[in-house]
Amino acid sequence: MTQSARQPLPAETPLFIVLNASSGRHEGGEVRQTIERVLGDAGRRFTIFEAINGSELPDQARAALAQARQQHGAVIAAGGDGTLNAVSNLVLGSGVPFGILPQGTFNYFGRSYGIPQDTEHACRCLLDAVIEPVQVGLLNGKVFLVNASLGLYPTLLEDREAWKQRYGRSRLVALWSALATLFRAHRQFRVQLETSGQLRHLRTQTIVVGNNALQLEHLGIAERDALQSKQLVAMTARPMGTLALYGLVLRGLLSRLGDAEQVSSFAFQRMRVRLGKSGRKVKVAMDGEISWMYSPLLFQVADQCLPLLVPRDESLREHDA
Ligand SMILES: Nc1ncnc2c1ncn2[C@@H]1O[C@H](COP(=O)(O)OP(=O)(O)OP(=O)(O)O)[C@@H](O)[C@H]1O
Repeated sequence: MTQSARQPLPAETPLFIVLNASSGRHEGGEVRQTIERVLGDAGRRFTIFEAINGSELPDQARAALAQARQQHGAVIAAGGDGTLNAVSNLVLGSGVPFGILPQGTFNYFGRSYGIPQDTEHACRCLLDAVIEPVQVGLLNGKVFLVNASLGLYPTLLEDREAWKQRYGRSRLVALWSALATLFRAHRQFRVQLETSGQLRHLRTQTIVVGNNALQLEHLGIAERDALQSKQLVAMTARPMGTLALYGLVLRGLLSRLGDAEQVSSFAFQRMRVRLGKSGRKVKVAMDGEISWMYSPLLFQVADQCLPLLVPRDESLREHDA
């Protein structure tokens, strides 16, 4: 999108901030204090809706959105990609601008739009923001910002959550937990994929659908440019044993997953995935949060864009290394 197409957020717009105190490595109190200091010093009107944990998120997000609607404000989500997902699910389609203060381990969503991972810098960016409409994906009508998946990948995330609680939340811990998960045997699915009237049948351990250029670039998936033309990118792999899975992790770390002969990736706008009989329950993950859905699974680009607040000043954008 060109600079001129972006609308500035008026400086008097009140900010309604949904803070997940259980996100990230920082103490929730520390993040809250930083927000209060930076926005308070700038004289900006704001209200914080604090969720002590994930289960309080939907109620806090609903309250923030109701006030933002009444007072022509913006809703800001402060948390990891899971928190941003929960809040954006409510905000999408409401016409209310959506800002973020990233607090997670990977923060792919914020990083791909140049939003700083440091809370103080990210708050300053909210004070001088423009609205950039960004694409989001839907899985059976639920938003995903970064990716949605089924099979082995949700299992990886579930195990990572357990490791995180035991050993902390660094990216290295994420890698070790992935290697430990892949050491176990994994079940295969027979799936039928339907895209633009075309049917493919395959056997696979996982399907991942990506909506984030930075993550696809890090993995080395060539179709990432398709995100620019209102498409999502599907990645699947032939069933394989532990050694081959370790090889894939290594390729992923070297940004060469797309070169692996077992991996296939393709872009699409709408894809229906059937697993066995209609109505079969399937474990899925969206932006790192696990839930259950029923087959068939419909992945598609949302008709509406999310009005994301990004730094107006190019020099305030954090460029990813
Ligand atoms: N939509 C949601 N519903 C219920 N719980 C959620 C939801 N989103 C996040 N949570 C929970 O809130 C906590 C924080 O999640 P979040 O993704 O915001 O940060 P994080 O886990 O620190 O980030 P990362 O996944 O990058 O490490 C987790 O326990 C998560 O399971």
